[in-house]
Amino acid sequence: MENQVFRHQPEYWSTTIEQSGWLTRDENNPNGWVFAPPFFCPQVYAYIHEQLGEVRYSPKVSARALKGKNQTPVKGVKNMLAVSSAKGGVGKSSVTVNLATALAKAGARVGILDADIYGPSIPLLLGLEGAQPESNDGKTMEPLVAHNVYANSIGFLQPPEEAAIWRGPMASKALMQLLAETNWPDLDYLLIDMPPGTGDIQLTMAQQMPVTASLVVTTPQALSLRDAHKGISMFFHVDVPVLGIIENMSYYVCSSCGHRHRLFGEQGAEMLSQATKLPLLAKLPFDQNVNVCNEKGNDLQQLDCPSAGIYLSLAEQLSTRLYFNSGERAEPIAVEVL
Ligand SMILES: Nc1ncnc2c1ncn2[C@@H]1O[C@H](COP(=O)(O)OP(=O)(O)OP(=O)(O)O)[C@@H](O)[C@H]1O
Repeated sequence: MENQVFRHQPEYWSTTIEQSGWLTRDENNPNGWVFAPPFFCPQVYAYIHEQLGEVRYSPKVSARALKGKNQTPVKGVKNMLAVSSAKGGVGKSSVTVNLATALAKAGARVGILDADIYGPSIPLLLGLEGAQPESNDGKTMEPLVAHNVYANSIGFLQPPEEAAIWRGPMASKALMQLLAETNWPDLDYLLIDMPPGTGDIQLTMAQQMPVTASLVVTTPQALSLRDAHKGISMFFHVDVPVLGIIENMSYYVCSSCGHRHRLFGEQGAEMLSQATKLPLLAKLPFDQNVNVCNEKGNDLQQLDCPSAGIYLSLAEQLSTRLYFNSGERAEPIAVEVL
């Protein structure tokens, strides 16, 4: 990677960014610094640009492949993230799609494997209902693409009204096949929309797939939180790190008075976060924009609404946490303060 040269406010670097551990002095050069940013995200550089004034050019950093605990990695896929919820209907698929488009908007290459074999909703949420993956060699499938996100789903291979009635081992086998027989392009992140629950199927999938880390989606109701706790225990059990908790439909902002109504209770996800020592990564509002985008298969990131912004910062936070949790260092960039 080329050397980067930043001109202004070296004191800002030393006080703020250096504390984060991303910037360290270059032992071989008294004016030199080594910058090892965990981000692939252009927004971060826009921020640095704002803080530091003139920056000669924007560095470009790509996501690293981080070590998963299980199995051999899937060809072309750097990081696989399981999005799970122990309960159905909490918005897991919605979170998967909106997080994927946010990661794509931030500059990452993203795919989705719809592993929710009993209710595959990714085709609908991506506006791809009725589409079918093509095969160039009669053996593997080309993923479908919408909003810069590559996807494959059992839903593309069977009519939507025919819910799969497979038993456990068959279901996980079908899923592994779908994962392995899709010609994924080079991806920074492949998000897996897991089937809801913590039964045998979910356990087998979490064990068999080379998952880097997982995210647990819940709503603030006590029932959902209790089940989310079970889901977290399941991932601990199979040694898949849980990056954090996402609370969906956390509150509703009244369009007339702007008041935040907590429809399903308060502080539940915070308590789960404390009990499990996992970070609460985002509180997503109940938002009609999200629902309409989902139903029409539109990209939420095309709208100028608070939910789109929350998803974008979730995407950035997630890539950072993945990096720090992995214990890996990004490729360093030499920086010379003039
Ligand atoms: N934040 C939100 N605001 C408004 N509507 C939402 C929000 N999140 C999800 N929804 C809506 O809630 C419904 C259920 O969402 P979704 O299908 O993503 O849940 P799920 O947990 O994946 O369900 P299942 O377990 O059945 O697969 C959908 O109609 C979706 O559009």
